[in-house]
Amino acid sequence: MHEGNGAAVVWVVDDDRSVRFVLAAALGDAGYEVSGFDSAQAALEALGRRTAQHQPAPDLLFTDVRMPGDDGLVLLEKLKAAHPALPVIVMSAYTDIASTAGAFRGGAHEFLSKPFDLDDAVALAARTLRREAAAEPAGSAPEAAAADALIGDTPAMRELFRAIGRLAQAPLNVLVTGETGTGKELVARALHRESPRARLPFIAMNTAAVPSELLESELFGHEAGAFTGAARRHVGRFEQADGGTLFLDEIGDMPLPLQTRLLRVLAEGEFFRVGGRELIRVDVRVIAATHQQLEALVAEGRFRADLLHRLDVVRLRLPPLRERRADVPRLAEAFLQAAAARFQAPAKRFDREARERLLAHPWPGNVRELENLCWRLAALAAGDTITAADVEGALSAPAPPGEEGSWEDALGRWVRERLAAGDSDLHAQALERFDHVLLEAALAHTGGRRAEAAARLGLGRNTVTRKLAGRRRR
Ligand SMILES: Nc1ncnc2c1ncn2[C@@H]1O[C@H](COP(=O)(O)OP(=O)(O)OP(=O)(O)O)[C@@H](O)[C@H]1O
Repeated sequence: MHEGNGAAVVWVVDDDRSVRFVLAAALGDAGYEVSGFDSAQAALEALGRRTAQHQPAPDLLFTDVRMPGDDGLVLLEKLKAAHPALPVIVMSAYTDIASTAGAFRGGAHEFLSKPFDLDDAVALAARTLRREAAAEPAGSAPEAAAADALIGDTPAMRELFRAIGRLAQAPLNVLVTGETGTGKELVARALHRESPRARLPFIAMNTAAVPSELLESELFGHEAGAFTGAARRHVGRFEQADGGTLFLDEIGDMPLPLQTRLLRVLAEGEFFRVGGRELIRVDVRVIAATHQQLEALVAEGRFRADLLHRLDVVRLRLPPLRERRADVPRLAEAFLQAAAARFQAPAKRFDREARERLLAHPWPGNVRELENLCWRLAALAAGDTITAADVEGALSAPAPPGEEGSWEDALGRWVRERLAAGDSDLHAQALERFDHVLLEAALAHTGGRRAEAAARLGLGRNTVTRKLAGRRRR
């Protein structure tokens, strides 16, 4: 495989000359035989020439994603078609989950987020070549991606995004752990969205939110007349999720008898609805989440060890926000922008002291607490700039972690704020916002289907259309 002097052949494809140069130089210093190309076409032509001369393909190829002409992912696709064994490392400054998952889906060996540390890149090349030589399956490596719905740029989050990009492709059960409000559901959704199951349903169920006597029928469905109150047949979450992903939140709260049943269904892929005789077969990827220490629950006899093993094929741990404070300003800005878009108003900004105050807070409710705080500030803070005093005020009337307090309380606070600010048409403003919240929530629930949203709100379809149109005019 290796060139005459025995060195492995590594190609670097990047339209950015300086990246090509420094990476090639570092790889050359490490003893590899390196060639650089400024486009996918140039690399493919060179590869064609090598093939014509009966020379083997390179041992490893680094490629950038965004380049004039064919981009790196097209190059990856062409290389994988012609040389499936050639390991390709995709490099990009665009480190969102869609890009990393796209790269892994295309068969990339690894994703390297730019800017990268040259030593890391060389170490990655060495690891990859060793692994190829030993013909081992690919394992884990350095840096990766951010963004999409999931915001974060700290090393812990980049590591997480890389894992999501890779795991989305694998048909494995995943256990997501982390404190409340750290983004476990968002991670489950990202895993689904980037998986081959993306076009099929993502069904979420919070075990702690369903009364325990109803959990079994919620999960597995029931036939009409299966128990008192079961007037009609009910299709359970497992069936709803067939072909897709079932997200079981707060799995630690599942009662033991149901754990036994869940374990059997996971092992066999089939079950009966409650009171049913028809054997139902499903193909479901289960992603479970918990804020509890499941091992401790196992030790206490409250969680089945065998179920834990089945769910915990791969574990993703979400760090609490206080362990990645550097993400706080980024998240806060994003939430203010989301709020502004929702309120159709210009986005407010934090001044420096306000940002410092945010950084100093321990965030027991994690990202959810920060998100709620930002929405409160977007709605309540008087000026366009949010000051440390605004933050202090909002923090000192905190919602308990994971809860917002009652909406009447929030409305009361809002009214007092607006009165203090001198507003005089509060009733109209409040009604408009009230409608807005109802409509947004209902449309979100029905995936944007207006007729269904109207029906669920008990409104006429025309009323909903009128309210939406009125909202857009403003
Ligand atoms: N990295 C992130 N980027 C953007 N938003 C985030 C991030 N993490 C969490 N959020 C937001 O914070 C809120 C809480 O996230 P999520 O519901 O996924 O948390 P969770 O860990 O599942 O919470 P719980 O354990 O209480 O169910 C959501 O509104 C989510 O959109």
